[in-house]
Amino acid sequence: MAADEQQWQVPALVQELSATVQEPPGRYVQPEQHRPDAAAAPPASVPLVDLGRLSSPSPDDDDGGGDEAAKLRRALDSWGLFQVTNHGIEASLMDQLMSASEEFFRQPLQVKQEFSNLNDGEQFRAEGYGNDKVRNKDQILDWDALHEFTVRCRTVKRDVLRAMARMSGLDDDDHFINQLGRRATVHARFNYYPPCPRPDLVMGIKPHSDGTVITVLLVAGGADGLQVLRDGVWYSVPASSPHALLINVGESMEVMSNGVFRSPVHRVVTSAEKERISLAMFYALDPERAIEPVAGLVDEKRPALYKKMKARDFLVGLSEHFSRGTRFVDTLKITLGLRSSNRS
Ligand SMILES: O=C(O)CCC(=O)C(=O)O
Ligand SMILES: [Fe+2]
Repeated sequence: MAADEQQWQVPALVQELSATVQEPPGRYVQPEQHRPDAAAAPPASVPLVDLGRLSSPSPDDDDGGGDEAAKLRRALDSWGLFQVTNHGIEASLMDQLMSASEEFFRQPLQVKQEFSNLNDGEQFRAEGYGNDKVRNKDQILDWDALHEFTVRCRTVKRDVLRAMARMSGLDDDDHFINQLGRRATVHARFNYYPPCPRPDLVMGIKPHSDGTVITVLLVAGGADGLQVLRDGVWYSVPASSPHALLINVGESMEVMSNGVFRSPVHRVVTSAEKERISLAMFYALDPERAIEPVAGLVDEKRPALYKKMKARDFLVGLSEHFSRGTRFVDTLKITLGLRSSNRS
């Protein structure tokens, strides 16, 4: 690859730019129709679910588990995301993680570059400090920097996936968990959004939906900035308590649940004054397994709505769609009209 060809693929790091520029460079500026109008986004009424009660309602707790399950259902039907409290992860552990992340991002560039996500300054790899992969010259860049490593919050994932299996009427609570396979993956990604002098022009993270089964998000200080799209309108997800976790459905779950759960399109807008640090835990299937609607959710009345695909190939499709800001899962949809004409 010629040197001038590589230049657009390896943009300057946003964190460094933010310290030096008054106006974001042209490559970060969204076209007019995509610019965020943060003030115009009404708040999303994202329910807060008590995970302890959801997972183990006590017999004398009349509206306990049932009530939490109803909240979860409402959240998933309307938003595709919800917040959980009483999740069993110590606040001190969360604070520790967020401080470590803050400390990391405050290090001099040289130190962070030792963990670069570029090999020899050019070839992109999934792990490390830097920007997202840039796939084409015209791609509008996101105002964030990332560092990736893994941490686990398995119990939360397990309890949520069990509740979702129960809710969708599957007879085995572990049905979704078993679909993940023995080599299921979890990636942790720290997102850092420095303050931006022109939040009206740039995007922290462009609109996308996650490819995961579920994503668990921890936001330092419960800062705001996250927005979710519903019926063509952007809603801001209210800043939560710093120790609540935000969980969203991913596209793999949308396929596995045969569309019972939808993966929401979301984005992050920046602020002129405040930085934002978040940790996203991406739970995905064993790359060798197939992602397909689970047998218990497919029948005559509700035939499979999505094509089957190997998890590994799904990931490839996803990353292409991420940079374009479109949902990969929409390309897997089987339209009923086509199905009957295929049969005839
Ligand atoms: O930083 C956030 O709040 C959201 C991050 C996100 O959507 C992602 O990393 O996929
Ligand atoms: Fe996301």
